[in-house]
Amino acid sequence: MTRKAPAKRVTLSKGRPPASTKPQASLSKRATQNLIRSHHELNKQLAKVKARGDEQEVASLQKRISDLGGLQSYQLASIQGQSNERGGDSSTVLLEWFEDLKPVLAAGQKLRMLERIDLNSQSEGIVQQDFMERPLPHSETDRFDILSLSLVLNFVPSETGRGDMLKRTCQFLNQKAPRTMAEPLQGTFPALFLVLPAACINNSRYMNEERVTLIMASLAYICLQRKQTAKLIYYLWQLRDRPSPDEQRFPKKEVNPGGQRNNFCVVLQR
Ligand SMILES: C[S@@+](CC[C@H](N)C(=O)[O-])C[C@H]1O[C@@H](n2cnc3c(N)ncnc32)[C@H](O)[C@@H]1O
Repeated sequence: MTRKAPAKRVTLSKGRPPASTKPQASLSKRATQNLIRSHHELNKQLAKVKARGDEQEVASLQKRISDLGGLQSYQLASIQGQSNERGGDSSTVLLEWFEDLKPVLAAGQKLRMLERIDLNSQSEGIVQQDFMERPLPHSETDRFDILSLSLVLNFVPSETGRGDMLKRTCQFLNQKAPRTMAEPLQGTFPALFLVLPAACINNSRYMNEERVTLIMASLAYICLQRKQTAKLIYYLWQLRDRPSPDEQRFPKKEVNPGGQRNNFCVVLQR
């Protein structure tokens, strides 16, 4: 069921549900990785057969996904996969980046943040909603100062679906907001916090730093912050100016050939 996501003004330090709640039953590292890999693989196949309209194969793949424990088991595994001992909660990186802004935020400047939606909410503070189905905002007051896609883009099974998701973020950000903000915040917002497994950018045949920067630039994003750990890559992008639809043509193109690489790809089409 889809409920309307709350549009509350929040400070970043308060009111956020923990992103990494401890899973009840702890899986071994290898079992966690295998489960995540199987889910990714099956979901990719599912997107392909859905596009082909092969209903029998769709039903068979859906059954295999559900036999694995469905979305819930995937989420449990991925939450565990990024738990503190394996890399940490991504929001701590965002808070580090906002350290300099803390005095302004503490002085009362509130940020409107959309980060609490999920296809399958497992926590009371997170609204169950598909971001791609979320009604488009009609006014500035329905838009946000910051969106967070933390390990979400890599979860989207199709390459064009990932491009569509990035494109859609622009419509939810309030570009007029900085005008009413204190000066130090104007150079940061509106912003998109994007977290991906590092391998999606560093070890893919179809993605690299240049490609992601060009894709984001065509959407009018510029990179303000970037941090890489052994497993994850974090970016903070500011939405500036207007997107350039004419430049939004990024088909599947091999930019980094190699047998050992993965196939993560974002396709952006007009
Ligand atoms: C690996 S989990 C990340 C969870 C959390 N964001 C974090 O960083 O801990 C990936 C999540 O992306 C969510 N997701 C993928 N596509 C989505 C969409 N279109 N709308 C809302 N959530 C989506 C899935 O439901 C899944 O729980």
